[in-house]
Amino acid sequence: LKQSQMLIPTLREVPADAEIASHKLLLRAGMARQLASGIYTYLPLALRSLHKIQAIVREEMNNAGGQELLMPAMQPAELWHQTGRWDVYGPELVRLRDRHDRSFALGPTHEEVITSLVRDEINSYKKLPINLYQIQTKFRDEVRPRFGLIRCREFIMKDAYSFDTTQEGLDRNFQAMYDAYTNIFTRVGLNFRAVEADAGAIGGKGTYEFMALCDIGEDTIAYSEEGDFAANLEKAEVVYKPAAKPETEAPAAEKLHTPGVKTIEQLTNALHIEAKQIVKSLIYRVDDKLVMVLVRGDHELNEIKLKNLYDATSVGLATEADIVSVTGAPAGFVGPVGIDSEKVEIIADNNVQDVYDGVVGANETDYHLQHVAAGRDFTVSRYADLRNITEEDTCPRTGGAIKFARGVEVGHVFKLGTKYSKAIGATFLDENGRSQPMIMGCYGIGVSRTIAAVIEQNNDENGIIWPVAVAPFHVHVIPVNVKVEEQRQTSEQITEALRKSGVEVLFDDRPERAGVKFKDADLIGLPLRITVSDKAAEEGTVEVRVRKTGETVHVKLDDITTEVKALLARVD
Ligand SMILES: O=C(C[C@@H]1CCCCN1)Cn1cnc2cc(Cl)c(F)cc2c1=O
Ligand SMILES: [Mg+2]
Repeated sequence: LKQSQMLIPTLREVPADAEIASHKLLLRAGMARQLASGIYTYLPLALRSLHKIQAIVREEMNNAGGQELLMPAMQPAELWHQTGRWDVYGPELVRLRDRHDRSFALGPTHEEVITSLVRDEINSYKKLPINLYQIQTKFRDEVRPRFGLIRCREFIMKDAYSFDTTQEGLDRNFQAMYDAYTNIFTRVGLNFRAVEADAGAIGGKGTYEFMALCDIGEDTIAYSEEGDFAANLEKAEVVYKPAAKPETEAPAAEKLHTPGVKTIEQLTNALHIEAKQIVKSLIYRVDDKLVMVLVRGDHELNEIKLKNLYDATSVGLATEADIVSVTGAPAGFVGPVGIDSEKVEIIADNNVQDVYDGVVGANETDYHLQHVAAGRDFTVSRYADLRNITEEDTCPRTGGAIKFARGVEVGHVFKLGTKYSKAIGATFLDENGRSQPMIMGCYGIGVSRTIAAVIEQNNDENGIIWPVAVAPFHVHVIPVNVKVEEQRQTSEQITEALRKSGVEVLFDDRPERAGVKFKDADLIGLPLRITVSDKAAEEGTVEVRVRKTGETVHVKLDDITTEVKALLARVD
């Protein structure tokens, strides 16, 4: 294709609000343009990459037994009432009314739709299992869209849904999807890890997120270098190792006047103690009840673990008023000693039980208690794993060291069970003619987000460095001076020869200075760049440059096709 005729509006400067590499480069390389916050146009170059990613997704999904269909974006509210989700989701769910004043949602996901379709069309075990998927635009009115295509309000997702008659069947489908995802992200060229994840509001258990490793990722991954343990920090379980009881018991707890000393930092400085000797008492509202959660001063409460402990719908810090009402003191001076467990349940992270000489709030403004011992001075209704794992903890699988990484979630696989099939009424008649709810799984890939993740992982100060499999084109052909007839002709011949051999070429036929064209080529980042200069006429050679390594080879015109294909085969 001739670049002079293509819409590739490259930019020299970066729009101020683009913070991360992939966002900057999508704009600068003329691949995307924002229509509104979190809403983007994919320009021709981006669409070519998108189509290649989708082709890989389709191949692997079809190999895994998936059947592609396409569902509507407009979803009747009734379906969301049947699953109770119409009222669960807030402004993130895009709602509209049609001309008859009927309520609809713009689909953020399609469990309700697909389950109602399968309910109506399949009712015998003989027609199961089935795995249906689509690649479609999703709508989620994110409160803070950011990072270009990483977090949009309108985005492209591949979402698949499996329906089985048995748990073993679901396990098989789940494994098939897990393997397909591994193939997809490997072929796309992403550096990714599958991590144990929390199922969140969708429910079910045994869910994995596929994380593209990159520093701007919103998710934190805990992993061990030995073995294959990797988990989203939300989920990573902490192995509790009881500490040795000290020989001597702490002296009786006593009050300390600590005016204005509220935070862990202030307490450690004022009392010359370590954070681990302090017990944080956090008052949380879990659904409609108040709970005091105790966590050691050097640890972080994990709200997802708290939520899962109560199987709650919502969890959040209590208001100042709530805190005063249950403890008599404001935040910063709150503690478990003397609390009426009728008014507020006290739970604690496992490590709190080993606090034998600790500091807690005295439930009185400007006072703390020291020499407090768990069990002696306060009781806890239950101990549980409620904190984030740290690099001091050991791997729950291998006992090895724990490391952290950041990641962008590009895939998510769930075992749903019968939550949706029961709510929507997708049942099947089993061998004995008994009606049973189908057993479901659901599986998502953020296709448009994957483009951004690939760019995030493959760029340098000059621009994008496309992996071959998803590059918009394979080769950039650039005459140093397109006004020199020899150079233009040679460029066109090369372009045609390569095209005939299945190599996709972007021919920069613009009457621009060489420097401008080379800068744009580095920005757009195709795997190979062929420069046609007077050498073509003089020596019959052209220069082939590998974008990723900078490696440059001088190739005879007759060998260009074989050389280019050989380079493309080994460049990634
Ligand atoms: O989407 C899933 C689960 C899986 C992911 C893979 C493909 C199938 N769905 C979870 N989820 C996330 N955000 C949502 C946002 C809104 Cl506004 C909503 F109404 C529903 C959901 C919602 O259900
Ligand atoms: Mg997630």
